[in-house]
Amino acid sequence: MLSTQLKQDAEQFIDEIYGDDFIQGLINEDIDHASLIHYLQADALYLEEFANIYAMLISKTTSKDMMEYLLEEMRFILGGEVEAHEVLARAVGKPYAEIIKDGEWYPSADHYIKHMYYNAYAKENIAFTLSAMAPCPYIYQKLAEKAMAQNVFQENHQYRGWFEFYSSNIDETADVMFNAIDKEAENMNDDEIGLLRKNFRESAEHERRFFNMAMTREHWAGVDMNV
Ligand SMILES: Cc1ncc(CO)c(N)n1
Repeated sequence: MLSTQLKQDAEQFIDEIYGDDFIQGLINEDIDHASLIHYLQADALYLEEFANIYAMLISKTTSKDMMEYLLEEMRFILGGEVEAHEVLARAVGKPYAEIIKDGEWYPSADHYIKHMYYNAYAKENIAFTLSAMAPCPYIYQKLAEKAMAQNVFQENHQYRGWFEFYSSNIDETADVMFNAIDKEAENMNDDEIGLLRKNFRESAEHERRFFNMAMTREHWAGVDMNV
């Protein structure tokens, strides 16, 4: 099945992201607060747009089951995932709302979400958008499972809750996306399947860039808007 290949393609990115400074910084509790703030600002905006894309897909699907799934996932993103953000905000020591109020679309986050929007607008079949969205829940779930398997997080570990959240709340999300992609791929030609794989792989790399963007506190080059 295509999803088996997609999960294989993700392995390289999961290992690289796991070894990068952001995840290692959470595991070792030595990530700087400025990076956590940058990540939370970007991720709060990212999740809002992710929910909007779910809404777009609701209007494009004819499957009642898929509609139900997309609605449930919107509710989760808009209400549930903030629990993981609150873990990071507690470590920073500032109210979550205060941290994210000055957020903006940093370059790598901007590129990632537009990769999803492009597929949602340009492609009728929702599998093309789902293939660009699937690395989001899948890679976070695998990163968290790997961290929980390879480390003993003491009760008072500042980021234990973040890893626990992603290792136990989103496995269903990815599975439904992969099942939908496999079902649609049965009626696709090699070029279309190649595009599903390319969309997925690019989003897996976007995931890595998103975490690394926080470590470099990536911003757009300043442009003097007063000229
Ligand atoms: C960028 C990004 N990818 C995946 C997740 C998991 O939902 C998240 N919160 N943010």
